[in-house]
Amino acid sequence: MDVKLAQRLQISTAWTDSEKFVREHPTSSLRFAWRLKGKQKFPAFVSAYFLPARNKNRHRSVSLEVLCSYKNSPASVMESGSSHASCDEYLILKNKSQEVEPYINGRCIYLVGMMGSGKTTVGKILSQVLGYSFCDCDTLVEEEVDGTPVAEIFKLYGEGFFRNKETEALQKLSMMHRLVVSTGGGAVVRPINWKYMQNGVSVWLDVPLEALAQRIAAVGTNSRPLLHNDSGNEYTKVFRRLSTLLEERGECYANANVRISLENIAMKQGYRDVSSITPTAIVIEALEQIEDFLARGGH
Ligand SMILES: Nc1ncnc2c1ncn2[C@@H]1O[C@H](COP(=O)(O)OP(=O)(O)OP(=O)(O)O)[C@@H](O)[C@H]1O
Ligand SMILES: O=C(O)C1=C[C@@H](O)[C@@H](O)[C@H](O)C1
Repeated sequence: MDVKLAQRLQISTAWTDSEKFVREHPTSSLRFAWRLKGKQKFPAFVSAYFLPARNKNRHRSVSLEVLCSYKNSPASVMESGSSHASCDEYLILKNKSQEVEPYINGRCIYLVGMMGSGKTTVGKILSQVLGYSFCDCDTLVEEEVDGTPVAEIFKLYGEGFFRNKETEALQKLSMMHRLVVSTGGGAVVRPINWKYMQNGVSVWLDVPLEALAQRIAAVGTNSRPLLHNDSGNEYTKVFRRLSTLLEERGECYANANVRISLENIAMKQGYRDVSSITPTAIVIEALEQIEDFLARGGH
């Protein structure tokens, strides 16, 4: 199912009505349809079926079907499929972002956290929902060095050179608005970088080491130069290296305006470990905490 289409549906008011319907009639299914207007070159009707059952993650399934008709020709199915994304989560996400927007007021959001903490994954969703642009600081540095990958920059010019470029990139970003920035995992160690981030809201994604090591071991360490040169199996060597880095940096991450602890989210949601937490749930928590921080007078 086309995700963009699904997202467009989720922000429609018809969706909200259907939520009410599902609450009031939990065992029945609902079908509704409406006409897409605006940029579409031909009339298209979208129907959505709510399937009453929820899966084990409490996600309600939705079947979507796009019917397209041109002038008097019979309608034909253009696209159909079912989405198991949680409509509850998407609704909360959309509502939360609208609630937070006046507080954020165009400020940039800087995601900080260890390698593999989800800054890119979470950052992309957060930027979409706020109508912001997404920027990856590592990518910006790579572009500055003629498209050289970070691991190669470390090898050719050393970590000091990379850190200088990273600081320059953050300085440039500090003059911008409406950006969600995924910072490099080590950006927090230089106090000057915090100065560049201070006009925005900094958000620490605090993920337990075991989960970080699992995620990184699953994709390999090629692009992460600070995890090279150790022996042992992939998980063990990543875990060992990450724990040293975290010991060195723990206090630096704690400078962030907001801390999103995956362990706390797991506890709230009744999960035994953090692996069941979806990126959307992390974004919701981040929006809540950003609102709290700004409402308390932060900045
Ligand atoms: N909530 C999550 N649950 C499970 N896996 C996740 C979650 N968030 C991210 N991941 C996975 O973890 C890996 C690292 O995520 P991501 O690239 O977003 O992290 P990052 O903080 O940007 O990492 P880096 O700083 O090293 O680039 C990816 O493979 C991603 O799919
Ligand atoms: O944790 C770190 O120090 C790093 C994380 C990556 O995002 C890159 O910025 C680089 O590999 C260094």
